[in-house]
Amino acid sequence: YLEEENTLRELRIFLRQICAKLARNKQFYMFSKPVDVNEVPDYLQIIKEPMDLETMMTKIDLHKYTCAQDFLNDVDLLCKNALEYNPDRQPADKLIRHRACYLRDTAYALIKAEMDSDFEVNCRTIRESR
Ligand SMILES: CC(=O)c1csc(NC(=O)C2C[NH2+]C2)n1
Repeated sequence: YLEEENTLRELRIFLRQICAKLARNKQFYMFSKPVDVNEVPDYLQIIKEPMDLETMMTKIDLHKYTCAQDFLNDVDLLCKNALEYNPDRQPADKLIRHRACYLRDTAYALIKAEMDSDFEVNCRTIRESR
């Protein structure tokens, strides 16, 4: 349907705004791009499914998200990865864990505040129908 394509286009525009806002926040800079294996050589041995804000922006453009929850699932993955890779009580780990939880909570709050709930219901209906 053309109406469905209009809805998904509106979803992509909305998600780009959310993703850009998160990527602009200096506190989330370590989550803004894929981890550089030259800088963090053991990262890919520990984290099997990396995720970052630049990758999520690319996934929006590739029409990988058909509802806001799909996008939030990647936010959850990004956060879980950070908690798993930084488990220690040392300050550096605690700071990254705190920032990851703050990013996740901010993403959920932004979407809840700025998205019509029936718009998301409409997107889920389209997702189920495909
Ligand atoms: C993206 C992410 O979770 C990440 C990037 S570097 C890092 N952690 C460290 O560099 C050390 C602090 N204890 C390990 N975590």
